[in-house]
Amino acid sequence: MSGQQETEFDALLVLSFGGPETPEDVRPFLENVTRGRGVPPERLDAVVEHYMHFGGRSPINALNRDIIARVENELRSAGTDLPVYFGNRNWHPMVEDTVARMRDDGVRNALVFPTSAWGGYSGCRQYHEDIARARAAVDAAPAMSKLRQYYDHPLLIGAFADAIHTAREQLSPSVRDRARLVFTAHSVPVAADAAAGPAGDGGHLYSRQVADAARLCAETVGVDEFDLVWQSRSGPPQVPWLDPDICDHLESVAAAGASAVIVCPVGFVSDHLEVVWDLDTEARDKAAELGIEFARAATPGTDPRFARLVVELVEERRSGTMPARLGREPLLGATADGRPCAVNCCVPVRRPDQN
Ligand SMILES: CC1=C(CCC(=O)O)c2cc3nc(cc4[nH]c(cc5[nH]c(cc1n2)c(C)c5CCC(=O)O)c(CCC(=O)O)c4C)C(CCC(=O)O)=C3C
Ligand SMILES: [Fe+2]
Repeated sequence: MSGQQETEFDALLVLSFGGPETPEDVRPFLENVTRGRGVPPERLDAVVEHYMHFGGRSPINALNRDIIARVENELRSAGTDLPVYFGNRNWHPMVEDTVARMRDDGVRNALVFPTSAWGGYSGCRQYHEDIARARAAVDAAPAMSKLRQYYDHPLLIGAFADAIHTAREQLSPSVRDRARLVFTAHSVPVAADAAAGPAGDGGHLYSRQVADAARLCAETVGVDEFDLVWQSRSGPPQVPWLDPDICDHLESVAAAGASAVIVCPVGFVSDHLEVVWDLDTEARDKAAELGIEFARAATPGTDPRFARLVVELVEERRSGTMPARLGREPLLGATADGRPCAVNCCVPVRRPDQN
């Protein structure tokens, strides 16, 4: 063991999903996202339109750049001078290009912060694959150690809980106390969720972590009854994905007599397109149509606690201290050079429409 060497990190890479920045970027971006993933063309056409509603520009890259600026400040005030880099899976700056630049700058041993808090294929293993692909594409690439999953970090849960309080204040006083609290996260194929986590651990690591995070947020705000729903499903209709969908659920909530909902996007770090379209546009319109008040809790990315969380994860990794956490599900995701967490962990399932 070269324990000493392993803890000497010389850079931090913020690794994210990426999003288009101009209308011309939208199609090629979506082709990158969906290559070989069996997303039907009709769904792609619909998603193109969602991006076009926002001028062909996703907010995600600008939001990630803001997060990076705050992380740099936090690192400076913590007395650490790690340079911070930005790379994406699906759009520029592409992680391959960033890793080449890191190598040119003399980086030898980087930490990687993924903008997903979760286990599962899309939320964890695919980021390992990004790291492995980028390293394979770059001669003499630096070593790269990914930070762990952080779905139940006290700073993350605290930011969501405060956001729920703030959202509640936006509702009319007459409905505020009876508003239904609804948590939402990105749906994934049921088969992918069943395969999430190390073999022998029962699977469903992603949906278990999401449920645990929702429980922790509800407990923190003192709410006993809440719902957990899913959003932004794609894929062909015959393939089952986690449900209920948020819009279908709003119908059930209205039918049960609720007059207001607080929607907390617990599955998302920032206000990217899934949040500003699927929640602030579609779900909000649905609620209006059903005659129920709708308030959406903010995502944690812009909360100062989020940058502190990143720096705490870095410090935790460097010093080898116990993870700061509130929940009860396994925390994985911390591996070197894009290796999976365990053999067959979150192995991608072959979709029936693929060959
Ligand atoms: C679990 C999960 C997260 C959370 C974890 C994390 O944050 O990583 C997430 C985040 C995001 N997903 C995003 C965008 C998209 N996801 C798609 C498609 C898919 N997502 C999936 C899962 C997830 N996705 C899955 C199983 C698919 C099916 C295809 C496949 O198996 O890969 C598609 C294709 C079109 C569509 O069908 O929607 C798009 C455009 C953006 C950027 C938005 C912006 O531009 O602001 C972000 C942050
Ligand atoms: Fe997605």
